[in-house]
Amino acid sequence: AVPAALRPAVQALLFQALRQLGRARALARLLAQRPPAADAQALLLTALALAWDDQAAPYTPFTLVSQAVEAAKRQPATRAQAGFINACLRRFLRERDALVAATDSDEVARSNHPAWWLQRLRADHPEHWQRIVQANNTQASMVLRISESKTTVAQYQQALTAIGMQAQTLGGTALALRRAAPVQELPGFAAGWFAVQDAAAQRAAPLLLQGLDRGAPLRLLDACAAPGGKTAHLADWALARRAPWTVTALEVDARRAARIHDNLQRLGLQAQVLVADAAQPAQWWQAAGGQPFDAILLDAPCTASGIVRRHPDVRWLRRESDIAQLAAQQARLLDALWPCLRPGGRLLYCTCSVFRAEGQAPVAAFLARNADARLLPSPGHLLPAPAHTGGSLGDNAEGEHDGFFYALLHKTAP
Ligand SMILES: C[S@@+](CC[C@H](N)C(=O)[O-])C[C@H]1O[C@@H](n2cnc3c(N)ncnc32)[C@H](O)[C@@H]1O
Repeated sequence: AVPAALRPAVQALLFQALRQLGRARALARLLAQRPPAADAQALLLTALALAWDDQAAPYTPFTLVSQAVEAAKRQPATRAQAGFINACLRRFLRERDALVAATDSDEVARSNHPAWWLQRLRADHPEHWQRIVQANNTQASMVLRISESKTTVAQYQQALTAIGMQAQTLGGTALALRRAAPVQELPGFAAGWFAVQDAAAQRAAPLLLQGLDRGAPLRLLDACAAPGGKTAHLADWALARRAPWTVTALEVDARRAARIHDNLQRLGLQAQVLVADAAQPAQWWQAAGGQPFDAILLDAPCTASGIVRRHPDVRWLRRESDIAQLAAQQARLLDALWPCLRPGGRLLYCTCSVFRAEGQAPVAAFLARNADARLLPSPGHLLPAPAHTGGSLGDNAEGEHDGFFYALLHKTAP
């Protein structure tokens, strides 16, 4: 509902507030013993989230407080509580240091992650969990994947330099922009010279396709494809190498599937797109050619716990019970797709999650129940690191990317 011209600014404020919501809730509990109605509470939390740390505040704390009160007065839903919000926030301005100090012992306030999430990160990544939390609260760079079929990373970097933009290579086809920009303002958007894609997501196509026979007419399947970031990468990889491979993309959600077409069209790439449930091959097997695939990418639905830098709402919206439900879907998809792979073929399983329950666990269980499945050398978890630190974390060779999990499975011949 936000007018287009205001969207970037509104989103920036919203994302900053979501990254500080744990702290804001803890402060609000000190200021108001009983929370006000939902809309008023939202304004109170937004003002506290943006104002509590004056080093990071986008406006002076005084401005944020007075604007929150002004906004409360303008909305019928909050008008009656404008005085209450004003009283809470004025007290906050007067006693800020003491109030902030009083919330410092609260781990949820300090980390801005739900308690169950922290517990899981600590158990899953005992050595790295604090860095993951820190990374999750930073703003991720805008990262491009350069279309190898159209240009090279070096040429594209020159094109950026020519318009005064700076970018840093992250390995492979990935370029991180020093400053984010609307895609239309970047060189070659309409001509399909690049796609916006995080560096960890850019690992999928090379992991699946490296070493395949470039002369053979191979059949590739992207089983959970929308919006088509990885489908496009698979097709671009093949085109750039003149490999006569065909790509089929499956997506269960018709609206999301439309975005695959849009992306392929802009990037000048070909793939067959089918709207179907990948876990029910009877629905799509014939339409997809009725022949086993040589390589399958399963980018399974997951909690998205690896991409909270880019989607700061995820941690607050997820419930811990979602994990078991998603893990069941992941197992169902693996089981249904395995028979669609030819013996000797490979399947790359991935999720944008840092939880082991959506990575190592489903893969280990799958290997245990399928004697013809073997794990090839795989990255496992790529863990997110804070941007621009140049630091590396475990197997996080490139330093700046989302959290992902990759396991490459080989199907042995009978
Ligand atoms: C993680 S996203 C895929 C992102 C995509 N691979 C990319 O790189 O742009 C998972 C997608 O799987 C779809 N999906 C979920 N369950 C599915 C199923 N049973 N069959 C096909 N698609 C499914 C979701 O609608 C969602 O679009």
